[in-house]
Amino acid sequence: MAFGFIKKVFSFGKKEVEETKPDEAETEEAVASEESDAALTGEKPAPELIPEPEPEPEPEPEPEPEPEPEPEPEPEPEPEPEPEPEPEPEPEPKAEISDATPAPPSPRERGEGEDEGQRDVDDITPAVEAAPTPSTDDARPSSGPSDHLLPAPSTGSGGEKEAEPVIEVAEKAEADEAPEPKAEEPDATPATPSPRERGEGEDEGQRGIGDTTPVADAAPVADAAPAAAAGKIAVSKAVERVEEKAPEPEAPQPRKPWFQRLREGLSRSSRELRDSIAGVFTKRKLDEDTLQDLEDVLLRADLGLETAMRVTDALASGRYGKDVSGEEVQTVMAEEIEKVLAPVAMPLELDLSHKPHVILVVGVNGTGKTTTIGKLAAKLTEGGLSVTLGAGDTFRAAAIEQLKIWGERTGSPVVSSKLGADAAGLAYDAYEKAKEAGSDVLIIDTAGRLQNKAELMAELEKIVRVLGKHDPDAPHTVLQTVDATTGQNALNQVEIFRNVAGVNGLVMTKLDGTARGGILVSIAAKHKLPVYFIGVGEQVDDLEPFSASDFAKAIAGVA
Ligand SMILES: Nc1nc2c(ncn2[C@@H]2O[C@H](COP(=O)(O)OP(=O)(O)OP(=O)(O)O)[C@@H](O)[C@H]2O)c(=O)[nH]1
Repeated sequence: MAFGFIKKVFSFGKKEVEETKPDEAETEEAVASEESDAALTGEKPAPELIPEPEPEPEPEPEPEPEPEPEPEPEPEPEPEPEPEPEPEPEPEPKAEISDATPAPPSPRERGEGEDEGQRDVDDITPAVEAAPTPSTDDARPSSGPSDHLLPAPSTGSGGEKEAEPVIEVAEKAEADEAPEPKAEEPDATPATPSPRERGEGEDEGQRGIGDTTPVADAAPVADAAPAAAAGKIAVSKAVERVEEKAPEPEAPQPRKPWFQRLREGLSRSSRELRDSIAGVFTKRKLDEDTLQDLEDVLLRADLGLETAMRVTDALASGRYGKDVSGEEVQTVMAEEIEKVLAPVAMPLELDLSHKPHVILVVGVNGTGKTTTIGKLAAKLTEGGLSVTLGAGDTFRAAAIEQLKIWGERTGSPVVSSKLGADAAGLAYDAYEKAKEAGSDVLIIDTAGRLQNKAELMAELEKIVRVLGKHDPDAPHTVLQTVDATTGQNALNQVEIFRNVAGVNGLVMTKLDGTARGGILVSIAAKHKLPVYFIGVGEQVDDLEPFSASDFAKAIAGVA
């Protein structure tokens, strides 16, 4: 694979989320409630109250009476009633507050804040549909493009452009709530200081143990009890904490070389072939019967008629009438398979004069589209390309979530929409966002509901049409994932998606553990479509460029 392109490296960072003004709203609300209290208490015209405070100075004369009843301390209680005037002055502040009548908007403001919060969340999800970047941008001031974009996992890298759309739902929710507590924190001291309290509590607990141990042997037991709850203690001469052994970290398994993994993945396919071939050629000369038997074996292995005949012809041309070993047949088979595969084993080329280069990924549900997109995004981003992902499989919530996870893992923004939203609208929006973000590549996931072919066809056609509005050549690559375990059915799937979506490249998935790896040879021979990658596992690095030679040797069981 050659990713020798000029590219931009994006630093994905978090963006501040627009917030309402909860502080004012709440203080005003408080004011409003006090007002209503005042109303209930009764009207007290400010002027009347103002003079009343004058008696306040009375407390000064208070001391006077004290000296009079010098002998009797009793008079002290008398002055107590004096505080009565104190409550009266209270209305003063009320009057002041009432001046600040702007209180009424408080409830409204709150309402607005909540609405905005909800709008944000809704925007993220519905996003696309009609106009590409509708309300989202309006809702946010200097947000710019990437409202629906996922933040790079490696946050904090500084860049502000990449927002946190997908996660944003959660993050925004947090962000919206965050300011409120901040405003309340000072008043609601009990809420925020909780961590401190905890700290104090812990200290106390420790102090308790420390204090008790020296005092008596019995006492500590009770005090130590809470500590025991937190961990194990041993009671011998003294009470001692038992250090719990941390579970031994799993020894990192060294990753096997790719060819070894490929061979192991295809071992079921190759073993069955080898055993069957050995059964055909044990103590038999190469004649018509053995050639026919061999052909049957190769067909059962899903290699296809064309390849089967190539192998039998190649064997017959030099060895007819002679003894032939199973190993010889395997070698000839590997050579012929490689010849069939070589023309389709091509690297995926991206034309970065299109920015973004759009890769539309299609295929039947469960064939590994989303996983392949994640693996591919990892490859591209590792190669220094910036990638945007479009969650076009709007029919499965899990597919959207899965793509978001891959987005986080690869630091690729993910454009998503509500479940059931128009996939073409999502594709349109995703292109726009990728463009705004300056992404080199946009990879769009799709639903593969083959059970409703007409609907699927309409949807894929619409996606292609809509992308063409942005760039007449988009999508530039239409990649189909083909599940190797489906055997012969895979041939039909390629036929359908090729016609419906204009597939121009394949990724063969799940070649690990299947006995039907030969189907790749059949597909190559029949459709002659480039096979860019093969998948031999669910891990991020289980996607490799397709090598005709490696695959042929692995499936033929030749070293
Ligand atoms: N063993 C193995 N499993 C794979 C491979 N590729 C994908 N899978 C698994 O296949 C399952 C389906 O993969 P997805 O990526 O969800 O397939 P999809 O086509 O996106 O499916 P939908 O979202 O239903 O359309 C998941 O459990 C993947 O982990 C592979 O190469 N080998």
